Amino acid sequence: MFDVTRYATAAQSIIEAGRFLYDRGWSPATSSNYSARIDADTIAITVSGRHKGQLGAGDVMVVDLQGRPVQSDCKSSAETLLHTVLYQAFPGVGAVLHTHSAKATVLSRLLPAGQPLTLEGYELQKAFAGVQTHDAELVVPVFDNTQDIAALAALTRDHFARHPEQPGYLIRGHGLYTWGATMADCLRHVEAFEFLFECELETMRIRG
Ligand SMILES: CSC[C@@H](O)[C@@H](O)C(=O)COP(=O)(O)O
Ligand SMILES: [Zn+2]
Repeated sequence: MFDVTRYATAAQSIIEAGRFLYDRGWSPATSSNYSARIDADTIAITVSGRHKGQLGAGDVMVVDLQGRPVQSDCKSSAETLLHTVLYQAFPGVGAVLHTHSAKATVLSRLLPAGQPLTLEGYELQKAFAGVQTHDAELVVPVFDNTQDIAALAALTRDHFARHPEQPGYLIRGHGLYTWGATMADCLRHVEAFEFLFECELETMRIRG
């Protein structure tokens, strides 16, 4: 059984994250899903199909780390398994955010198939937990989009078991997943990715 106070704190962090991310234009038209850890076995996560700029208490529910609802008749995010594999893989992860910005969507479609996005030389890379210098190479894998979320979840689980240092990934033509120890860390990672995606797109535009 989860602790109700811990659930309320997690749900509030998700509601506030939704307002911020929707206002920035990174979670349009009911897209995106968000979660926050309650304890070792359960997470709070958005109910499927809800408007992320107008989340209330009834738009967040609890699932276990296999993605099964806990004390709820609601349907959790269609992409719940993409969240739970991260909490299973990384006991230190406290929040996971998935966004659908135009820049993440366009950039992921411009990258050659089979190649990750490699970010290097940007001072802002230091916004990611554990990164100390612009000289570090930040590799962001790009997975092909699919409606088979269980299959994609298995791919991401295998990938991040081998590359635990990578702080996020893109799904081609779809969006970004990133995570952090706290919701504040995770939000900082979304902002950092968005800045870096803009820089990459602008560089491509200028170079032609
Ligand atoms: C509105 S289309 C976006 C969805 O297909 C999906 O990718 C998404 O991010 C939101 O799904 P949800 O089930 O509400 O968590
Ligand atoms: Zn999505």
